[in-house]
Amino acid sequence: MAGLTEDHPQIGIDDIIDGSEQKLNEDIVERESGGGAREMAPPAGNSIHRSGSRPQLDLSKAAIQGNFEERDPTILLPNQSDDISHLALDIGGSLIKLIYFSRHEDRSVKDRRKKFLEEKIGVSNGIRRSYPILGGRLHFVKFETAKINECLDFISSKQLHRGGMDAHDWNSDAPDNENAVIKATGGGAHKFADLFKERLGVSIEKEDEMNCLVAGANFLLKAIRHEAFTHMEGQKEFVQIDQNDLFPYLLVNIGSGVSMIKVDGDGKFQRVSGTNVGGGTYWGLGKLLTKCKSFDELLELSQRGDNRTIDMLVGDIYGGMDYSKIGLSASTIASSFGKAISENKNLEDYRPEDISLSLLRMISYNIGQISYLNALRFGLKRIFFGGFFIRGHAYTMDTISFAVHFWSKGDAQAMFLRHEGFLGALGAFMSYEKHGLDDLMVHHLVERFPMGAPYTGGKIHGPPLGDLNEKISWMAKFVQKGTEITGPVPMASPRTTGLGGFEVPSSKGATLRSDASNLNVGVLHLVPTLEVFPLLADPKIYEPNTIDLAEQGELQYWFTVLSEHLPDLVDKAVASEGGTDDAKRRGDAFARAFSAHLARLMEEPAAYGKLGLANLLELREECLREFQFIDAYRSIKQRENEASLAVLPDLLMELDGMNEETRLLTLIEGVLAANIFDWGSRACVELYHKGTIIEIYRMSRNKMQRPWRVDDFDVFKERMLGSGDEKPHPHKRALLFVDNSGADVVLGMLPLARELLRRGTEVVLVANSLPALNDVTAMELPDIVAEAAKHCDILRRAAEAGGLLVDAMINSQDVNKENSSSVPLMVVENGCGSPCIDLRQVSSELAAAAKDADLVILEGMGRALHTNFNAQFKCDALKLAMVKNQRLAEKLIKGYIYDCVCRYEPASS
Ligand SMILES: CC(C)(COP(=O)(O)O)[C@@H](O)C(=O)NCCC(=O)O
Ligand SMILES: [Mn+2]
Repeated sequence: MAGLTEDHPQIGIDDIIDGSEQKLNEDIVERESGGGAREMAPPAGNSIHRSGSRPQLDLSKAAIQGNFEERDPTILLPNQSDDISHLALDIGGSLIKLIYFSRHEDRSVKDRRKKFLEEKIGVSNGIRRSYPILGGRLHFVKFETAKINECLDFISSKQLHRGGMDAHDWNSDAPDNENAVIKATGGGAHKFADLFKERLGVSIEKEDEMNCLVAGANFLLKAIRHEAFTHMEGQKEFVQIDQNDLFPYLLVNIGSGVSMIKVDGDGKFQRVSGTNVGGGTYWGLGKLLTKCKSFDELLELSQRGDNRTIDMLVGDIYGGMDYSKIGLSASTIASSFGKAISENKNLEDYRPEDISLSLLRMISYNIGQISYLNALRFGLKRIFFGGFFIRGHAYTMDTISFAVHFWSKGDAQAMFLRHEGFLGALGAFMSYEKHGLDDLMVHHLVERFPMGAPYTGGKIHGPPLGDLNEKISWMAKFVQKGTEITGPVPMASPRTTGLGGFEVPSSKGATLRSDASNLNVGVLHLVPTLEVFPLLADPKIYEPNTIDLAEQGELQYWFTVLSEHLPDLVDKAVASEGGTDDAKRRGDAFARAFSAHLARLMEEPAAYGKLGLANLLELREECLREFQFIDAYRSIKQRENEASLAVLPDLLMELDGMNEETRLLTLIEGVLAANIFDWGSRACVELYHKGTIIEIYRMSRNKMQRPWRVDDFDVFKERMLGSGDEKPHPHKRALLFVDNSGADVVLGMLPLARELLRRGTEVVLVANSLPALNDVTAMELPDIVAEAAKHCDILRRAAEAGGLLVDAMINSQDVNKENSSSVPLMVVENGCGSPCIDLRQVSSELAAAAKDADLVILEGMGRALHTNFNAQFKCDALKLAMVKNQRLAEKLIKGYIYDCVCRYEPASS
């Protein structure tokens, strides 16, 4: 029996739960981007390379496809055979967990700007790594084992077994490759091998379940930032795992039985113990005692249970008193089911709810206790619990945590994994040789909200969502039917009674969501070119978000702001695509999808890891892109750029007539004043109805009055101009994180850049890789700079030296000679498409540009307030923004809307 011998790994709980009785996952629940199928690039090359039965990536003649600087370059493997599988499965008794990889489309072009940067600052994306990571996405999908045909249809429709063929080609005549192999673990890997061969023509290569569990857990703990969390009295808290201090740990996999595995490193582990009292025991006994039909029904019952009616408590023995001498409170369970001995009752006299809860507590405490004892035995401080017994159930996690805490007297900590259900499948995926995943670092992986329809927890009938049209139709149906957006178990306030345990579960709610654990994983974007911004003072303590959304009322407030902004955004988005019927349909679907995401996050803010405002704002942009709105503010940006460029010459002339000191102040005022052009702020958008861009800009400048609410200008001025006769050395290189198009960049940041250039400082304009609201992008900036350069010699020479002017780029050798007198003005992309920036994950060209920089200027609310307000840098840092939201002004700077922030912090030593 499971757990009794060390030789036999525990079978998963899925293996003994009768799938046909399972309510869980009645239909396919796909955690993926609905557009995933479109991203499957056609296979490269056609030669076949094999090593035994193991499919391998053939790296010979590997080359970056297209652009070295893009966020996620595809690596072309011209000699790679078509049949490499990017699919792995864990086939349990009730659930099939499937992981597949989709490559990114290569959309970027390697332009002159990028070529120049390569020479000038030595960006070398992609080739830094010696192994073949492919930029792409890891998708997590589940099926009921009883409906294995749906799983096979899914694989077939996406052509996953053929190694990444585009879903559009699913009717293609491409012959099946008889040698194709896919990796799978779990009992079903044996049971269904013939079916896979028959239906898909592929062989299943079975991987050891225990190996897979450990490989999957190691990968998750090393590569996903918010993977592990503690769960105490209803409170979920993410734990930052130090990659270099992960081992050893105890992995407790709670399936039907329980395995306890001491993990010492990659591939280094030992199953040290186990127990036969596990998930199977709960389900088996529960089924007999309560007549429940499914595991989840049983779990749901426990939500409404009161185990005191059946458990014998210390207080029952001691006349309602604590046994404080040995540290036991009256509410401690002295004997699970103990009351049943003395009471003259039959089974029917007990409520099934109470029985279920009593059972759940008995088993969870027992597992927690044995786990702790094993941790103690091997001196392990950390215990990670996984397996489908837990399935995101708050009370189960609480009881296990309580037991570990209780028995260890707070010395050991129980932790849980968000991808708990996918450990085996991930491990099987990892077992493909040379995919390069094992060396991925946290900053190479971006977890994003799943954008396909099923993320809402709805049920899908028929084939999985393939293209945009299907996705749109699904969104329409989803709302028409009024399908409830399923949420997790709501948390009740904790009711702990001190030593010994809870009187009643602290994490109880009315209903248990049947797919509780399903909704807690997103899509993993693998972006091997992302890097940690090298100028962060201490990346380990860096937290991008300034406001904690967990604080009372914060999430609700931002939820309302974003919801209210939605109709206007949809109008803009639809107009940006010509206002066609197709655009309207997409706009409608976008609004529904985004609202559904918001609703989901209101219920379970930590659904995809720790939630910050930056994630919410990025979600909106990602969602727009998902419905193919590439740049909703395109025409607004163009119009504002043109209007601002027209008045730039006058502004420059005005500035040139000033002395150094007045000019510097006017420049900073100019940046702050021009930051008013923000189409993401409701208050500002209302302002725009009241005048032309130039009128608003003038009004904003006229209102600039020092002291600003945060005003470090004098310290900054001293660093720039010195005091007395002493002239400070100019900064060598400044990185200017620009914000909005139009006046913001043209009349604010460019003149500031010009001042720095004039003083001999190289300037790097850092802009978004992808559009977000009216933010200017790195693609758009060279044209803007070129226009501005027509009116200004300083900008022209610097832009030529920085490779931004096309004419000068024709012969780059001439450029270097002719412009040796000027420091360069360059443009780099930041690696993101959001109004905020998380400096733990920036483009490699930005990381390369940062190496020689000694000044960072962050501009705008998104980049300097919502994120990075408290960020510390190794170099001098200036944060400039106008606060365009009353609540933020009150909270952050105890001020008012339209107050300004000029925060200067010299290099932290
Ligand atoms: C989205 C933004 C961060 C963009 O601001 P920016 O970085 O352009 O200064 C900002 O407009 C914002 O926080 N808007 C929502 C709040 C509001 O409408 O008041
Ligand atoms: Mn902006």
